[in-house]
Amino acid sequence: MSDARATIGLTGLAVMGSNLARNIASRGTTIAVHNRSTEKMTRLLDEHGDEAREQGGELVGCESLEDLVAAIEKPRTVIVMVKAGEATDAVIEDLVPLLEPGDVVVDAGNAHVDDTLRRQSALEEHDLHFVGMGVSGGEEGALNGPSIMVGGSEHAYANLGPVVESIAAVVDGTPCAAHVGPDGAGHFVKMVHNGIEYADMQLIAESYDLLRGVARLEPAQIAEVFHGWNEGDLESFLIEMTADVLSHTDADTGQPFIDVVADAAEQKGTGRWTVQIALDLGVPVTGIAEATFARSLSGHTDQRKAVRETFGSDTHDVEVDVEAFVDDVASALYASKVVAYAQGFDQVMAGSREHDWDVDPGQLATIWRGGCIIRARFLDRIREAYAENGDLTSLLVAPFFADAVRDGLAAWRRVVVIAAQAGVPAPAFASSLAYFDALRRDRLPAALVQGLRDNFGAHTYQRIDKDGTFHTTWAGDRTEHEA
Ligand SMILES: NC(=O)C1=CN([C@@H]2O[C@H](COP(=O)(O)OP(=O)(O)OC[C@H]3O[C@@H](n4cnc5c(N)ncnc54)[C@H](OP(=O)(O)O)[C@@H]3O)[C@@H](O)[C@H]2O)C=CC1
Ligand SMILES: O=C(CO)[C@H](O)[C@H](O)COP(=O)(O)O
Repeated sequence: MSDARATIGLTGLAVMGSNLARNIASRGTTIAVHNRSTEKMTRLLDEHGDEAREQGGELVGCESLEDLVAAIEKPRTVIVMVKAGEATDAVIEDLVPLLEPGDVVVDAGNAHVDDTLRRQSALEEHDLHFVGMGVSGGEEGALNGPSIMVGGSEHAYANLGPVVESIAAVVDGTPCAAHVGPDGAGHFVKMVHNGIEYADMQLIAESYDLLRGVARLEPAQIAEVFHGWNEGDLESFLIEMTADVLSHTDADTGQPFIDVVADAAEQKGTGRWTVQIALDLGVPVTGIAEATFARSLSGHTDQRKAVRETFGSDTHDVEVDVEAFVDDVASALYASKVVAYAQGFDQVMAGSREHDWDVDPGQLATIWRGGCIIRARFLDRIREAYAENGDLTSLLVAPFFADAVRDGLAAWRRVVVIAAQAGVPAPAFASSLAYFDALRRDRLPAALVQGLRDNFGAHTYQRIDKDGTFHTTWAGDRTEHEA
């Protein structure tokens, strides 16, 4: 091990950690690096040690956590970037006895907010600071500038802030990194970011499926459509990447890549956590839920086979003007995307109220404009919407988005109808439209649900014309009593 003194340390040198370490070193910082299996550490030093030195920084290789801790200047900041869940707990458990009061442990992986709160409390007992830090951007972002959502104390951010702001993406001169709130706030907003990412990807996937299944376009043609969309209001990292994936040809078979990939989408957990927590908070994140369930459904190959064999897999021809249909799908995608982001921001604010975090939605939109997976032109519109009105009830009513939804509404309905007629599943499009229609409906059938609950279980109801809680004696004389 070199005897250089590092200003920061990082353990966990898989895709994210190794690139984040290179990014930190590229700013002229000396960073101590460690991985459970030493091979990843030595490979990083072999392949990028010189590059770090040329950039004025240094990667200090450490074979053990003891070496890592010894290499860092006090008070120490140690970034943990390992597999989410038990692995993170295992690393923290090994680190704690090696650290001293005042040191800072930064969990830069994805984490469930309950784990972050638990870890923070545990570390507090050792007079250690804990920072739950969401990092988004994948491999490329971690290296060249991710979006970074920091949760934890002001004190911890005072030391960490300059480092993360120096390595983050920059949009209009503003770093895409911020202290979003105390304790679990950083990991919570990163989780919701991923939930929105799920919804965004599902909407894109449904758009592709409709263009293929209804308009009968080939993948390369659909790639061109996405390429065109990326020049307009839909411009985003995921739309750009969709064009890339759809235009790719499989080297082995000469087939479009999309046709040789197994159609069962996996998930590491952040979408599921988002939906589970939304249920607890009572926030209807229907787009994120549909996206998460769509991944689950795709994996039920046995049920898919059984139903396909029973009913056949034909779609029904629906005659469309291809150019007009492409435009309709773009409008439906935009409007559904407004719903997905509206729901995500609702959840962020509900979590913030629940935990007293005081998250600023405008700041969040600002740091999601660059570096992260959901980066998009769209995010700048959201930033503007919150700058105009920090107390927005829903993004749907921000003037810019309200106009966009109004303009796209007829197309949105046409796309959902055509999807149903053709037999092409579009759960995220359909549920986003239903969410929008439910919010704007004068009277909801929830009144009937209340009547039924009172009838079978005496669960009571409220009336629209007088205060109080009531019950009707359904099995008796049907008189109403105040409960
Ligand atoms: N991949 C991505 O695009 C993104 C990932 N994240 C999050 O960042 C973190 C790292 O992600 P990624 O780089 O993909 O790596 P992985 O999630 O694949 O995790 C692999 C790393 O975890 C280490 N590890 C696993 N189990 C243990 C253990 N019990 N003790 C010590 N180390 C262990 C591995 O060490 P070893 O090499 O020895 O096996 C390796 O360094 C995760 O929390 C992930 O959720 C966040 C944003 C984007
Ligand atoms: O955090 C991320 C991006 O922001 C990771 O890429 C995340 O693991 C993706 O989630 P999943 O594997 O469930 O699709």
